[in-house]
Amino acid sequence: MSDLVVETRGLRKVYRDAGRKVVAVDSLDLAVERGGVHGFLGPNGSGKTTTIRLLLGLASPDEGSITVLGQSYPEQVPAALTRVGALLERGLFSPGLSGRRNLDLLARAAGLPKSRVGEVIEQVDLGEVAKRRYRGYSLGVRRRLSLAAALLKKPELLILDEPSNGLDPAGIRDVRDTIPRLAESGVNVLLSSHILAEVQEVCGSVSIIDAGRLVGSGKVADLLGESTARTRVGVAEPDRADSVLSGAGYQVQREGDFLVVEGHEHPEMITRLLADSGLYVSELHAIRPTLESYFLKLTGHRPTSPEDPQARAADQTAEHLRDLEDGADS
Ligand SMILES: Nc1ncnc2c1ncn2[C@@H]1O[C@H](COP(=O)(O)OP(=O)(O)OP(=O)(O)O)[C@@H](O)[C@H]1O
Repeated sequence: MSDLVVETRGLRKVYRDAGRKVVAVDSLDLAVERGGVHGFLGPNGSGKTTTIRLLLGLASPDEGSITVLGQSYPEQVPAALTRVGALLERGLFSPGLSGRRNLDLLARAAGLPKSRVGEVIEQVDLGEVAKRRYRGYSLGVRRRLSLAAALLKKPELLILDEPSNGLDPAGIRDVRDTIPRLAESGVNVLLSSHILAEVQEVCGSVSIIDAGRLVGSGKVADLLGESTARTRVGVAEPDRADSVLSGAGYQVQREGDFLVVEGHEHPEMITRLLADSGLYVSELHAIRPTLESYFLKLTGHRPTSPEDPQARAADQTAEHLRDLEDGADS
C-alpha cells in the first residue's frame, strides 16, 4: 500500500472569470504522507480551496492526476470519498437539539450505529457539553461538533479547509487543541491554512503554495532547522557594538536600540566579543526560527497582511503560549 494519502501530479485548474483566465492551481505536485497532520499553507487566493475542491471531487482538473487513499481520480472518486471526511458547516445542525441528538440524527441518516456518536464525542472532547442545546454553543464548540460529524463514518482522511476561520481566539484554541488529538487517534488530517502560527503549532509536515504552485514542502521541524538562527542583543552602546560584531564577520541589523545578529551558531560568542571591547550585554535573546521567516525566504513576501484580524488573533494566541512556555522553562 502506498504511504501517501494524497498525491497529485501536474495538477492545473483554470477558472474563466468575465473573459479573463485565472490559473488557480498550476503544475501542483502534492505528496501527503500517512500519519499526522499535514498543513497546506499559502496566502489568501493561492489556490488552497480550489485544490481541496479537486480532492473532494467537487471540481475537475484541467490537467494532471489525483490519487487519494490509493484511489485514482476520476474513476475512483466515489470509492475514495467514502473514506474521506470534510468539515460541513451551515445548515447541518438543528439549533434546538443538543449536540448529541444532532449527531444521533446524522448517524441514523447515514446508517451508522448509535455507538459511533459516543465515540466521536469523546474524540473531539465534547463531554457534558454534548448534552446542551446547539443554540447556546460558542463558535469553537460548534466547530468541534462539525468535526465530530465529519468523523462519524470513521474516515481515514479528514480534509479541513481553514478550520479556524471566523473563530475568536478562544475558538481557535479549541480547534487547535482538538486536531492533534484526532491525528493521535489514527486519522490522517490535511489542514489548509494561511496562518503560519497555526501550521507551525499543529502540523508535523507541510506543503507551501504560492500563486497556485508548490514552493516548498517537508517536515516542519526540518524546514525550521533550515531557517537562519537569530539573536536579539540589548547593549548600552548599540552603534559601537554593531561595528564590533560586524567587524568580526557577523551580519547585524538594527531594531531600534537593539541589534539582531544573524546566522551564528553560538550566542555566547557575542557576549564574549562585546565584553572584550568593554561592552556589556543587558539582554541576549534567541529568536526562534518561524515558518514565517522560511516562507519569506521562499517567496519574498509574507503570507498574510498584518491587518488580517484572523492571523493577528492567531499570532497573539501563539505568542501568548510561547510566553507561557518560556515562563515554564525558566
Ligand atoms: N469560481 C471561481 N471563479 C473564478 N476565479 C476563482 C473561482 N474560485 C477561485 N478563483 C480564483 O482562483 C484563485 C485561487 O482561489 P482559492 O480560493 O483556491 O485560493 P485560497 O488559497 O483558498 O484562498 P482563500 O484563503 O482566500 O480562500 C484566486 O485568484 C481566486 O480569485
